[in-house]
Amino acid sequence: MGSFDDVLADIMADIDSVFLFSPNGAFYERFADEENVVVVAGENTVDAETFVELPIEFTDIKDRIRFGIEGAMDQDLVEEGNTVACFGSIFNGEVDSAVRVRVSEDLRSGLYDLFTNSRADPNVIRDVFDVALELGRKGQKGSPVGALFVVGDAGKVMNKSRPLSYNPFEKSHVHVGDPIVNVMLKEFSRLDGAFVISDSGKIVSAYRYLEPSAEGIDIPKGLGARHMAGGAITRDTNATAIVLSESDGLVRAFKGGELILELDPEEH
Ligand SMILES: Nc1ncnc2c1ncn2[C@@H]1O[C@H](COP(=O)(O)OP(=O)(O)OP(=O)(O)O)[C@@H](O)[C@H]1O
Ligand SMILES: [Mn+2]
Repeated sequence: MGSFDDVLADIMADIDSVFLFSPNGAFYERFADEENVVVVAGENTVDAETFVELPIEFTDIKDRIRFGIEGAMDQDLVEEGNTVACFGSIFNGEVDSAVRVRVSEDLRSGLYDLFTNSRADPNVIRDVFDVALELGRKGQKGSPVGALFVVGDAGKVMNKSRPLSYNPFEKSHVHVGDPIVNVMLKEFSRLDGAFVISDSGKIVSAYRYLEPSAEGIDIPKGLGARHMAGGAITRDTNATAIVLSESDGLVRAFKGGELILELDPEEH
């Protein structure tokens, strides 16, 4: 087994920091006395001193690692040129993988930014993701549906859009995350247009037809007007767009006119 040990030793050679992804208490204890240990998880259940909060469990392991590293860069826990070893679970919860990553600005994909530096509250972004993912999993009465949520900077978004129908949220003061609202959002998603949501999560409008200037916006092949409008509105405003595709079933997020994240609802 000597050569396997060598490979593992290579992965761990000259490491500046160790990142533990969603460690349980026992696993964390094994590293608790080491320096430069960063815990990346949904909640800091192990009371780690240095902690990066994961807003959602990214299915793609690369996204999870990128988010953790971007978050650690943001907190000045690591810097360009550092080498980190990441421990986590790809399969069923037990630590089963070690990944060696070099910290570089190229890792910055905007994923961390999407949650933490959005105009909207990070919890609002997460709640909207949850609604979109659930809608993607279940569809509407068994058939796939699409939906477009524009989150944050609502005043400006309203100025760059017009109503397609009466706004059922006109006089209401409801917020994403309330269970009843999730039911309403799912019900109204069968109809055309976009939902506009404020920085604090208030549903400002349904049925908005977005009219951003879409020049120079790149969207994945096979997608059309919904994604184009969703991408483009985030360049014209400081909003984040979360789009469920009726045609391929994926949930995508756009910010600053760029596609930042793609999630498969079946894996969440
Ligand atoms: N500018 C817009 N603003 C708001 N909603 C829009 C806009 N353009 C299209 N939509 C909505 O998107 C729906 C689907 O349009 P289209 O098929 O062109 O989009 P798409 O990007 O291919 O999305 P999907 O993958 O869900 O089909 C339309 O029926 C409409 O409800
Ligand atoms: Mn389409």
